[in-house]
Amino acid sequence: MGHWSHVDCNIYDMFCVLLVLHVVCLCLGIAIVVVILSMLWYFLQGTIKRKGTTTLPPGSSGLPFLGETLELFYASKANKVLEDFLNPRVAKYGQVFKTNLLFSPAVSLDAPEGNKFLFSNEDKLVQNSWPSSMKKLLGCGSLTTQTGKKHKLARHALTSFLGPEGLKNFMPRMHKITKAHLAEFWEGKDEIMAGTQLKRFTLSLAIDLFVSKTEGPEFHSLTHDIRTFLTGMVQLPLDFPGTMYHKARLARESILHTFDKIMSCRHKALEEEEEEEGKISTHHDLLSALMSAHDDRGHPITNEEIKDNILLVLSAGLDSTSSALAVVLKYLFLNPHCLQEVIKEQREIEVAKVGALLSWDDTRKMKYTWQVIQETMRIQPIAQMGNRLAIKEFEYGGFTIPKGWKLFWHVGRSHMSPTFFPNPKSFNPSRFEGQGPQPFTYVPFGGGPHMCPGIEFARTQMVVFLHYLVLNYEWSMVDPNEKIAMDPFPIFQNGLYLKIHQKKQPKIQ
Ligand code: HEM
Repeated sequence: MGHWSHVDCNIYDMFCVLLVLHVVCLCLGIAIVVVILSMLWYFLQGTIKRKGTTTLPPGSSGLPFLGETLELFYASKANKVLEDFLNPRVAKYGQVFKTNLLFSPAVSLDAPEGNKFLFSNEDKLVQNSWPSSMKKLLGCGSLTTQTGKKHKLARHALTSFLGPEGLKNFMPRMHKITKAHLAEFWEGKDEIMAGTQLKRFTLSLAIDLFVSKTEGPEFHSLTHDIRTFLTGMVQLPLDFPGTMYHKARLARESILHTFDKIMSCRHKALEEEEEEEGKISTHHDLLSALMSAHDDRGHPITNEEIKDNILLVLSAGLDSTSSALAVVLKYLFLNPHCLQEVIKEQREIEVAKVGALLSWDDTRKMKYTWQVIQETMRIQPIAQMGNRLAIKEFEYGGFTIPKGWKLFWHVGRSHMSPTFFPNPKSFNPSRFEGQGPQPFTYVPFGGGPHMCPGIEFARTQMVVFLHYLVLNYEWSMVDPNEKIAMDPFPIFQNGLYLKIHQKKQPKIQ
């Protein structure tokens, strides 16, 4: 027995050694092939001479495949894109420079000229472009992954809901949700984690206004799935069980399933309403706006497109707005004279409306409050950057931009320039008075056909929230030096703890 088991053992050992050798050889082989391919790719990138080529912009392609993605990633995480990524390269290569980001050769454009160029050449020279990992999450039916006519139709339907005309109908619901949020999560508290609470606020408002859910199993599964989705959206696109990206993909399926259930009930309800002639629809929300949208030949938007677009606005509109609000609270706390101006403006509006609900027109009178928000987004851009794809070769700034290259624009690129914003480090909301900044120097919401369709929605939501907040509460930051990281929107590293104190007078209706 002992003898045979010894022989077995030897054979087994040899088998293991051979297996390990095989695996090592295989890995080495793969590594060598990868290195050779990378070198070839890198070489081609830097030296390719195309027919009649003039000059590529100066710059570095960085590491094979990864390019300078990691440098940008770390600078972005640390909220230092300008200081750590852009400025050193601009100093070395000039305003327009070549780089390599997200596995693609790319050019970083100057501002404001580059912004103007990109925003005015959509579908002519450039197109909005998303990596395939992001498309998998957002879906092919979402307008941001579409181009041309399809993009226009869905965008028109969205803006009819998110723009002034649509929003006017939703003011009462916006008040209700805002006041209910403050009553539940701020009232009677000494200290709160504002970052988390503001996310909760924008999420519940969106689920109500987009699909009319304020409670129940569908509301709860949506709130849970949307958070998982948003977290996974900004992770490395590693798609296997356990990764955040994979969880986001599953969350997408679950969200679409919930939308399906809501839509089938909505179809039934709409049919019943149609039968009862003259009855006004009880479902004023984004879902019904999209379900009743048609193109110029009378074709409706498909169910897939409706679901993908609602998911898109949820992904684009929640953390961006809550994050902007959090940073506004910081700057108001650090600039008490601005806070006093905001309070004065809000009191005047409150007195003038004598107990009635804020109207859309009232929100447009909140000019100084809006300037505070604008100045906040100048000093601390909310969305950091965007990119477009060159759909043909063209010249820009004396350089050749090859077809297939990406073009990056950075929101904050001109925000700290003393040429466009004198004394750029000082927090001065009044700089937005009158004409405001020069065109294309201030682009927190992007520009051109892909410009953020949620501006009015974000603005209204923020000023309504600030109205109730500044009239009812005082706050101070537990750590006024708390750092901000980007993920992908600004987040306070410890969640922005605020000490809050409820004012005795006046009590807002
Ligand atoms: C402070 C808040 C917000 C900021 C700073 C912001 C910023 C931006 C930026 C920079 C873009 C890219 C524009 C471009 O590529 O030219 C964008 C796109 C978009 N945003 Fe916003 N956004 C905010 C809030 C919202 C809200 C509240 C919604 C919806 C409810 C929304 C929906 C969208 C959509 C759907 C797109 C894609 C548009 C397209 O591709 O055509 N955003 N946003």
